[in-house]
Amino acid sequence: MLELKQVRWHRQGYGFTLAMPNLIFRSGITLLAGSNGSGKTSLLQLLATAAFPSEGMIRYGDMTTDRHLPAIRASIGFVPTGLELYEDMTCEKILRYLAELKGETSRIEHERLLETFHLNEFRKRKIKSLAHGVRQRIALAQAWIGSPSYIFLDEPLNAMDSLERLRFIRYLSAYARDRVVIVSTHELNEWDAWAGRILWLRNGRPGFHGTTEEWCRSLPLSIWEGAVTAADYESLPPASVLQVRPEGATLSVRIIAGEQPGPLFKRQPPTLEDAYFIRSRAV
Ligand SMILES: Nc1ncnc2c1ncn2[C@@H]1O[C@H](COP(=O)(O)OP(=O)(O)OP(=O)(O)O)[C@@H](O)[C@H]1O
Repeated sequence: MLELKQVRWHRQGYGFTLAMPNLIFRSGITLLAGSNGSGKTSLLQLLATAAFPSEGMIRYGDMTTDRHLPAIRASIGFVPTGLELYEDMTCEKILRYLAELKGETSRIEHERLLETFHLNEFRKRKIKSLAHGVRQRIALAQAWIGSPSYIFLDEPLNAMDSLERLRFIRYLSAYARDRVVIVSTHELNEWDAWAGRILWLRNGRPGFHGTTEEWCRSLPLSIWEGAVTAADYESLPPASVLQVRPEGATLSVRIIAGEQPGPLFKRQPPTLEDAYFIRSRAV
């Protein structure tokens, strides 16, 4: 269990304050959602102990940073965005080196990571010769050294192809059964089947924290789908349209509206992203 108690972090120079009331994260995947600059990366930095709050405290099970920092750090796996890897090392060497830095001296650890993250075929390749998606998998693999209890990932699927994204999400979902995993993402729907909870940040404060089911419930507006002519489409408020695709002579549209926009429109269950648009009133 991970617990935040009245955490505040004033970021000097940018006039930004992250302000978290009491929050508890249990095992499973929690998605961290929010617009650019809402504080997702700032929160992950605090959780990963890369920075410390100005006020309040974070508790990792029975441990707190003032008394147990090395043990807490040993139990954390963190993947920030834009993690730089030593370009001249091979894939195998960097994982062995980082494993040794973390006190994992057995050869088994990095072999396990190469296997788990499908990196075996790249083991002798230098980092600088690898595609961005493969480098990202190495960045992910290093976070799993020592099988940490707390995993914090900042937009982890960046640059990965569709197959690897799905493989990784499945792996993460199984791993999160008895570990706390927090993932920042702008692609909520991709995680729908796998994440249990969402924390939505607005201007450095939680706008919502609860299950994915609760996130999609009690929304002030609804999602509607229906077919319209090209002329009718022009009359729809552009900001309410989420999707449009040709369907024979008409256009099939998915829109946000308070009331049924026309007799041919049917109400649809909102996806995680629909709920995000509705809640943030970005439309
Ligand atoms: N190095 C820094 N020093 C001081 N303040 C910073 C720094 N980096 C970011 N900030 C401030 O913190 C705010 C929150 O940024 P943060 O990167 O945490 O948001 P985010 O939700 O992760 O955004 P994005 O979706 O664009 O990654 C920014 O608007 C900025 O004002």
